[in-house]
Amino acid sequence: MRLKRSGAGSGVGTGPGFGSGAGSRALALSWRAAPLDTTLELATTVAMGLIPAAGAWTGKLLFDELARGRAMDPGRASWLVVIGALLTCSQVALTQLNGQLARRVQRAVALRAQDLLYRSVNAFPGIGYFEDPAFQDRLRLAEQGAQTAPHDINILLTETARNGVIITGFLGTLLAVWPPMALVLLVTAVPAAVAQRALAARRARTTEETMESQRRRFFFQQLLTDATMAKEVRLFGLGDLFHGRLLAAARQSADADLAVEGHGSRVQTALSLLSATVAAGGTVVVVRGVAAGHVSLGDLTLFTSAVLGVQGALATIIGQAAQAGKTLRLFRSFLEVVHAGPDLVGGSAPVGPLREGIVFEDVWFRYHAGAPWALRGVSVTIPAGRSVGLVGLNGAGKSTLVKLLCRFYEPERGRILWDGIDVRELSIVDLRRRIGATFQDFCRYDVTAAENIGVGDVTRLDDRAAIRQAAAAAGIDATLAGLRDGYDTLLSRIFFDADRERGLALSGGQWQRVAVARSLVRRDADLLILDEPSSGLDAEAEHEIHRALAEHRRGRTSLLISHRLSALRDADVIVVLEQGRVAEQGTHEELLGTDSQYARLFAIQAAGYRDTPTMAGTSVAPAMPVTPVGSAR
Ligand SMILES: Nc1ncnc2c1ncn2[C@@H]1O[C@H](COP(=O)(O)OP(=O)(O)OP(=O)(O)O)[C@@H](O)[C@H]1O
Repeated sequence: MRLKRSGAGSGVGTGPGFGSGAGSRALALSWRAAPLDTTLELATTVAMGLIPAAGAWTGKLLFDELARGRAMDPGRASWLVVIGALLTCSQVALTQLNGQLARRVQRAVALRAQDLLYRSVNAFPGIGYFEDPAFQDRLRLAEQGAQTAPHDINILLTETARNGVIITGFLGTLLAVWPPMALVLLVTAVPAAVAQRALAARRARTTEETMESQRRRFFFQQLLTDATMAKEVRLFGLGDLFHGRLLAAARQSADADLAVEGHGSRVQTALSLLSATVAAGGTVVVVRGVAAGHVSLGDLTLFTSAVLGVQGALATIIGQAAQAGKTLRLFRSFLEVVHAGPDLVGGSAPVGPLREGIVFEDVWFRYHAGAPWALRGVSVTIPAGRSVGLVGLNGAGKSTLVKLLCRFYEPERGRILWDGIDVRELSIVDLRRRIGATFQDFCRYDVTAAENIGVGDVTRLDDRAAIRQAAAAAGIDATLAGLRDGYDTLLSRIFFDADRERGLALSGGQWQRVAVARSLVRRDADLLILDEPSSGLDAEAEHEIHRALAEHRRGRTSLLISHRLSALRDADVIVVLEQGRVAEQGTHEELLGTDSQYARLFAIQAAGYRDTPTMAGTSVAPAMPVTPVGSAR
């Protein structure tokens, strides 16, 4: 999936897009982040630019005074020395002040850029962008570009101003001593500018090209250090394998960096040689003038200072322009992400309480163009106030259907109707407020037990009674209340709590109950979705949670996915998905009474329970009472 274009000028990649306006946007970002500090930084930089020329003139006057021998005025010479010292002190003070201002501007810009970037990322309604490797690369580049480009453009401007002042000051000197030198210096700046620009573009390309290997390196780094991965990595002896892959990824980007920097040093060496040759040539001419007696020693020192000053100033401007060009290229990624626009379009109509039901009407969906269809013309009704069970083999499309219902993706064809209104017309935020859900791959947050449940409805984050009620319905209240600090216990293996105590860890099944409680804390949700809510629970707990959930779901609209078919038998209607299509639907009894896929699966599970021998040679009782194949309850 590619970033969508959001109107003129927001193209992705190399098109006209943000190319021309990126610099001004970077500057605007800096200006808005810290207007006063940005102005002061510019002012101090310009002031710093005046000092070298003033220092050189003071030096020239001092030399000329000293060259007068016995006719020298000691008072004047002393004053020139004092002025020179004062200029040096001012330069030091201004440099410090300027550095501090630059740091303040950079910090403000970085914060503002992060704010804009993550505000935009957070505003994407769907999840498609996050599953796109190209988007992930662009996001990392955007982070880099946003942090560095405004600062680099600022520096380019201030350095151009400062060095412009230096060049202007020294060009006058050169014109006075040997005019052709001014032209020679300006002409030799052209190849330097071209070479630096090409080098910067090459550096930017390398950064873009190595982004994937850097993400890969980060991924293996995570695998090697993450607490949840440590078990498998150790048991399967994956450490060396992942370590090797980490090194390969690190080597790949390091090699690319090294190659571009090697090229960079060759270019810099050639440019330095060119500068040195030009400076030496000019100085020879002026030395001859000193020998011939029409140039003073003071003029010679002034000339050499001016040549070095102009060359240094030009090199700084060119180098900074190239650096800014590089980071501006990355900054375009920032602009692309910030202006990407929503990955799916939501409407503005408010969402009322569910009165009739939800209808999937011939819905087709695939994860991206070229991927196989995950849903192929699904038509299903979830009547209001009723419970629907969703069954199917792995990969049948059950979770995909749930994700479309939550508006994480857009169907490619067909419609989903909420009380007869196409969900595309409805406000996505409103719609989601009406849904409580436990996903198969639910989150485990490194926060307190209470917050782990409260985040299901942030308006109830501090409502301990509501949180405990949800926990009780999910059968986890007593466990959480009994923790070291009760509901205030930090559930984490990687953070300390406020008392510098290590957080506590829950078991897999306990985490699952917490996740269920999180969906139940939205007491007023119109639709409750439970995708495999009991897969990690022991038999007793599973029975208990399904009983509690059945109670909670009574009279509410719910969609329950489970591979344990016994958990679905109470559903008002059971829908069987097969390879993205609705293969069967009906009540538990209706489906068992036919030669259905459901009846076949149910028979397999029931037989599994009946035939499992125990240590004592008896049979294991099913976790839920199961109905024999073909019989009605
Ligand atoms: N994020 C994704 N990107 C690409 N393809 C996906 C993604 N998620 C699922 N799929 C594919 O879509 C199809 C349906 O997957 P889905 O997760 O909906 O199945 P399911 O019925 O929920 O399976 P299970 O019982 O294993 O949970 C599968 O072929 C799967 O490979």
